[in-house]
Amino acid sequence: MRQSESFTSVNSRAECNLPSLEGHRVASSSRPAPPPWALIGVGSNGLEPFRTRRGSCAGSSRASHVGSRFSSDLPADARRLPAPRPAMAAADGSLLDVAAAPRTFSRRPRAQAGQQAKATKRKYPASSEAPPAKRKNETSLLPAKKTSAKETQRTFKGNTQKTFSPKKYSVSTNDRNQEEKRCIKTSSLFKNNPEIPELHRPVVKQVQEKVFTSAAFHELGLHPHLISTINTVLKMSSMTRVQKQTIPALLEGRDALVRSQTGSGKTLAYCIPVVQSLQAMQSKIQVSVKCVFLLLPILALQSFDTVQKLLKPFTWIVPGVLMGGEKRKSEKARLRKGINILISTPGRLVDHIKSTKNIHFSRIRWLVFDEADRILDLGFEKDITIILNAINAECQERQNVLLSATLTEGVTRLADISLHSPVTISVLDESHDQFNPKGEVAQEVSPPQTGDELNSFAIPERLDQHVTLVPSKLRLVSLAAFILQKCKFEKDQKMIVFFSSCELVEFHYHLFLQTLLSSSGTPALGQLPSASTRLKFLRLHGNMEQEERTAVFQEFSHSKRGVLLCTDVAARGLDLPQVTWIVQYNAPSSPAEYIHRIGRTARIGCHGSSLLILAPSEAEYVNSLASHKINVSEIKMEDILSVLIRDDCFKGRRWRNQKSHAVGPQEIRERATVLQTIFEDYVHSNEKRVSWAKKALQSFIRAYATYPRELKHIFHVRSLHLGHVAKSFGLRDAPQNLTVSAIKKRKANLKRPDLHKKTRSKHHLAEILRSEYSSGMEASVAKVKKQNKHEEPGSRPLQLSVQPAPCLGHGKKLRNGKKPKKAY
Ligand SMILES: Nc1ncnc2c1ncn2[C@@H]1O[C@H](COP(=O)(O)OP(=O)(O)OP(=O)(O)O)[C@@H](O)[C@H]1O
Repeated sequence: MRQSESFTSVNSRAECNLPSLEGHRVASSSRPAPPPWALIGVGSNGLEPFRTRRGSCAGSSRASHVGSRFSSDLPADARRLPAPRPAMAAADGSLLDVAAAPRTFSRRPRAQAGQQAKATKRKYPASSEAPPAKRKNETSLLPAKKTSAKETQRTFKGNTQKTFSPKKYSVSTNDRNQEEKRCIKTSSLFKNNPEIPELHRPVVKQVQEKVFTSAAFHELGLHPHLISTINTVLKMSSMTRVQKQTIPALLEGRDALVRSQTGSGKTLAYCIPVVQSLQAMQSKIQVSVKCVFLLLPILALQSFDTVQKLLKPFTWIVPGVLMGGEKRKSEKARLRKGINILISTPGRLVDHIKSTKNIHFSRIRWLVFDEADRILDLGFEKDITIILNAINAECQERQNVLLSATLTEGVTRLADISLHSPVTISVLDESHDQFNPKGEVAQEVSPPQTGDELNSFAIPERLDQHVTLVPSKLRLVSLAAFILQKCKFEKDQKMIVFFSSCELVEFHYHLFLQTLLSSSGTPALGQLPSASTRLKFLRLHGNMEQEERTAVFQEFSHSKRGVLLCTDVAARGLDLPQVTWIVQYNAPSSPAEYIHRIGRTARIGCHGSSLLILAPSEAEYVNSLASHKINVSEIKMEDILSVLIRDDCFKGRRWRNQKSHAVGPQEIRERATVLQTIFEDYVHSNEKRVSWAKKALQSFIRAYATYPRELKHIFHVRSLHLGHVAKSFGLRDAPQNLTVSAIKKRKANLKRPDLHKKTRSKHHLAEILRSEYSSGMEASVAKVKKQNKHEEPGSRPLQLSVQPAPCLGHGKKLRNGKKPKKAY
């Protein structure tokens, strides 16, 4: 750990040269002059004063540890603490660290904290004499020691920082302003961070698929109108590999289990044979359902659109979509009129099976599950069981197809009970061709892939994957800098940023909208005057109304640029053209989700890039990815932050008058601090925003607690440094109640080392995910939750127990007497 770091930018809040912030300051100055206790710190370098409410003295803040609170939460009187001793405030050059660092999940003995506080006092007594300009071992003070074990080994490798000498606090009113200027400290972003480890990433050979073949659609013997629609309406001529392998197999009447990389054209691989076979029926088909596509809600409209296009020449075939957001009554009416190709979410279809008389499956010919693994992940097994039973009860013959870019164990079991003598189509790398030189023969496999194959996923060839290691305190500025770099300073960039919860999306969406964007000429409070019109933010998550989601999807689809902030609701299947960057701000909970997220770019042979943002303590995740044959290369955080040099809004006062000078790391850090201060000012501009940020932080921690067991050694709440994480939400301190509840929770967990823990977190995750994909079936979701509540944790079996079809159909039931396994 670097011991003598000190950094001028810690004070650079005051250096922020933004009219908006000046405006803020003017507004503040119209209020009564801040009492002396409200001003902390020292600015021997002549920095402007910065008001802060963190009035408690550094030493006591550290010593009190868990007991320290947001000053805003304190009654007014309580906030009027004695004036902080400048020497203490300057002790480590950082008030943030004072406030934030002690709030880890591990308790710190009071005595020790008290001793250190005293030591601090001894070292820098409140005297009229300025302490030495340089101090040694500044960072060896409390915060680093308080950092969790995991983080203590790591310190941000920074350059030597400048030290601010504390000045004597003046009570003279005349000199107050002058004095305040010298007494201000703002948070330090670059101190007491865990060290960023060297990434020794293993280079693995990624599984690759070639997307296109030279074969044309007309080679398949399709109806000429269908071929011309594909050529002219969809503007496609040659088939992709998955299409070349899947379409003939399905046209032969086979069941199929299809796995091929994201963006390789799986949708058409099943839509084309369905349309071909329906149009070929002798008598024009009647009102009955001929085909059911079971999809995730967000994908239903997209597939409906594709089917509609293919059906242009075959107007008698009627497609219809059932999904949340529409009244059941109108859906029933459409079902009564007749739908031939029914595109539905599992939940919505179950609802109609139970309540709609006019839904019959006696003439069904096809059943397709797209993103089959996700449907199971989301805990829709019961719905799938009901659907399979309802269909099996009525139909004699049909084809079943399961597709995904990531086939998992659960899908193999679903395949086992729903597919009949399936072909397994897995479009892998060249080695596949060596066995199938023509690339035509689909493999007959039962059961499908296991072990290594299920564990490794194909990555689009032209997708560059990156990772960056960023200490928690710097996450927010790093993300913002990356967005600015790509979407403000580069042309026509379209970026998707993944977060782990709806609250996180909402928080960052509003924060960025209010701080990074300036729609009108006059920036509002906290906005950057130079924000470019190139920046455009959208958000998408499961708490939004279906209509709103659709509107956002359409807008982002048609937009040439923009930043979409979203949850995993957008990770699967969405075909958003020309997305250039995928950013994963929160790591996904499984390699499969990683694959689907990054798969929103580099589709159908295009070029794309992805960036995964990890904390230093999460660096091992790179190895976990490598074990699934996923390669990432590192981008240094400093390189991301260096873009701030291109925007003079972030110029520190010290550099303001220097027109041209060599830009060093010091200035980059100062600018990063200016940006962080903009965020903090915005968040702390009123109580509502503070509590909104706290909620987002809470949601982050909740989501963090749901990482599966196999990733817990990398992502564990106990390794989070709450004070530092709070900083990435624009909070100047860690909310105390969070710390306490986390500690309580941990204690409770320690007392209950039973089987329940694992299962509960799994159920919790499934519930979060399910609500993300809610299809407007609140009643049934609530029912599921209620059921789960009454269920003994761990007792929930895999619900895929399918009744036998009376006339055999294609379904199989689980063998009696065999204990059903849990899905995940
Ligand atoms: N033969 C083709 N030629 C050109 N473009 C194609 C072809 N087939 C499909 N596409 C286009 O490729 C894009 C991706 O297709 P699709 O959404 O079906 O991929 P996918 O494999 O289902 O991806 P995911 O696994 O992410 O759901 C779509 O825009 C589609 O129109």
